[in-house]
Amino acid sequence: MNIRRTQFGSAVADRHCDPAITVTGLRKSFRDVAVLDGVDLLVPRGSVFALLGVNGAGKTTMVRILSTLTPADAGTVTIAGRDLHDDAQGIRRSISLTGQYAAVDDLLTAEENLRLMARLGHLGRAEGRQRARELLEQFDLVDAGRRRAGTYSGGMARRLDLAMSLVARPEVIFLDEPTTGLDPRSRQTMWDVVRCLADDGVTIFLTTQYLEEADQLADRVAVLDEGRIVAEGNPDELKRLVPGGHLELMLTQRSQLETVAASFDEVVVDADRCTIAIPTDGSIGQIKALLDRVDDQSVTVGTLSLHSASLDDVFFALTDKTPAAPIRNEATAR
Ligand SMILES: Nc1ncnc2c1ncn2[C@@H]1O[C@H](COP(=O)(O)OP(=O)(O)OP(=O)(O)O)[C@@H](O)[C@H]1O
Repeated sequence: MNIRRTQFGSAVADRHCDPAITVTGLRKSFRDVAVLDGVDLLVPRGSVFALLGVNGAGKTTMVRILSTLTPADAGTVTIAGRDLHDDAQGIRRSISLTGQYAAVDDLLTAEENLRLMARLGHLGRAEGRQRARELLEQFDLVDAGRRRAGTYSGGMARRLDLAMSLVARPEVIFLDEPTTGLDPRSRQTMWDVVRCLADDGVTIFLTTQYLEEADQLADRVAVLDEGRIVAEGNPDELKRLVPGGHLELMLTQRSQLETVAASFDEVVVDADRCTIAIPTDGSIGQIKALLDRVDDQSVTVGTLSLHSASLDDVFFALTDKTPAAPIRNEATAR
């Protein structure tokens, strides 16, 4: 599907926002394959930013560059006010990185893991102990705090991993696929943790395969495809990019369905439910015009609801992997 690729009110263009991360013209190739081909991004301080892309799109490469682990070929990066080229050490002190595979020492307890991180972060003994206590509580690991991490479930290990990365109170947290492999309950718990961190003003840059995750957590979402950001915006803005949004009217009289259907080119009628779905881009002007046209038919509408396309629809459309589900159902459309 060919859709408009765009940035909505892009933070890149917003000179007034207070950025935690700015990326300009970032390039990275492995041998002759360009994985990042001129990426521009701006992540406002205290926001949650989600980077989406198919397997191999370059998300981890991006995170590794921003977290100073992999050198870029070209471009500029500023994180927490520090330039990546000039002050990688300063950036390392301001960030944390949590990946798909928990970097927890299985032979140590949660408390010991946390205190080890405190020592590595040059916290004093008393401060380290205090910070470990706080984090065990915040991450719901108090009961398991004195058990070896090797006995933990995947969700607990991931929480401990994130807790460990927070010992030094980073300004910016990179989460590379933080919930991959977790069951739905553990995923929810992790989402709650991320929300709490964002509420505390931490900037979170996450990559994810789960579009629902981006929808739930992110203030802004960017889609990386073939080395470039092909769309960026808040989840609702992105959903308006693709078909799938529709206005559903439930009429009080089945006999009036045909009257409404006749006044639109493309609708889906569900006679059993006495509903009619009319495609819309979700804009106020278009919805108003649609409702005016329905009103002209002098039919009685019981309820109406607005349905957006999902981020899945957006992702499939932008990355050309699978066509977005069409609204038109040949069996029921007129
Ligand atoms: N060190 C490396 N040497 C050569 N190629 C690499 C290296 N690191 C990454 N790549 C390649 O760069 C591309 C992007 O990889 P990357 O891991 O960044 O993608 P991703 O979007 O994180 O994928 P996934 O969702 O599967 O984790 C892939 O084709 C990968 O094989």
